Amino acid sequence: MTARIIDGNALSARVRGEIAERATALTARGVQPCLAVILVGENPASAVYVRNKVSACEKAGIRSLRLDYPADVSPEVVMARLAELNADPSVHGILVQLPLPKQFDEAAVLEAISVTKDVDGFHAENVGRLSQNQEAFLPCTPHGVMKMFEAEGVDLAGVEAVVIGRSNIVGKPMAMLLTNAGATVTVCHSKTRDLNFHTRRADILVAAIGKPRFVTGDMVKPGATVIDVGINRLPDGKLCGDVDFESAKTVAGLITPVPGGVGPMTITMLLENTVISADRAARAAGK
Ligand SMILES: NC(=O)C1=CN([C@@H]2O[C@H](COP(=O)(O)OP(=O)(O)OC[C@H]3O[C@@H](n4cnc5c(N)ncnc54)[C@H](OP(=O)(O)O)[C@@H]3O)[C@@H](O)[C@H]2O)C=CC1
Ligand SMILES: Nc1nc(=O)c2c([nH]1)NC[C@@H]1CN(c3ccc(C(=O)N[C@@H](CCC(=O)O)C(=O)O)cc3)C=[N+]21
Repeated sequence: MTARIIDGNALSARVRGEIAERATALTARGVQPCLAVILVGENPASAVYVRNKVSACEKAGIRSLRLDYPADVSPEVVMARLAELNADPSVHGILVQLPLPKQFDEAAVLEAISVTKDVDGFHAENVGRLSQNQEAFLPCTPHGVMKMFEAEGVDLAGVEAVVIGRSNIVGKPMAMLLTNAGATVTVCHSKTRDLNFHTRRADILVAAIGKPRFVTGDMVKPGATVIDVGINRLPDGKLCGDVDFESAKTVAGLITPVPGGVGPMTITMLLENTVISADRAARAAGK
């Protein structure tokens, strides 16, 4: 058996087309959606992601402001800039690229972003709202995964879902969204005893670990849906996921590739959140 592959690029292109139409309509109403992206330091991977986000904005008719700071910038400078962006009515979304250099208190920076412009969905208030199944900006990566389930007709009610990883940006919100959708969710991490016992029971297996090709075919239940969130750069410069695609695809029923899987969907959901925020701002301004 070989798994059907979920094409994140194709789904992204479709959704981004709809987002571009909404952005055009908002611009015609006098409110062009605008995303501000803050990058601190010269981490080459972060620089690539930020470039991708800015170019995706342009293509969708969303204005972007790119704000770059040296790695040794004082946190007060960034905090002051955040306050300005919060107060600027022409800015609808604010993203601070993570990770930040060690002089920063990441949680404090995320709290300093206005809840209404928190298009990453990382602010404690948005996290709290998500945990209560209330309307909120949803974190882009797990939201993108949910869009993939929807597009592929994956039924979530009552299924056994296993998430490997418990980070604030991927694992935990992924588990929350799956729980809200009616799955029975197990969250695994580095302290989990007998990881394979859990993964082999999973109808849906989400890998968000940060270890190249960690999940192998023998860990997958036959016919399962396998979602690979991992982005790892190998010494030869190639990208690979947290799943060993070659062995997993012979066991799984449905699987995402890396690249071309979850990554593009993350950016798509960021664009969508920015357009939603701009639409709210336009309505509030009576436009
Ligand atoms: N496609 C996309 O859009 C995105 C991709 N990513 C990628 O996803 C991956 C995960 O990112 P992120 O969540 O930020 O990473 P973190 O490093 O914050 O979290 C990794 C998680 O994996 C767990 N883990 C580590 N080793 C093992 C192990 N041997 N067995 C079981 N669990 C383990 C950790 O456990 P513990 O908590 O105990 O340490 C932790 O919970 C990375 O490759 C990252 O680059 C991230 C964001 C977006
Ligand atoms: N505040 C914040 N928000 C984030 O959303 C955020 C972050 N910080 N820090 C880092 C992670 C990582 N992340 C990715 C987004 C897109 C791709 C992506 O588009 N990947 C392409 C490949 C890109 C390439 O070729 O390098 C793909 O998988 O096909 C990957 C990774 C967002 N993150």
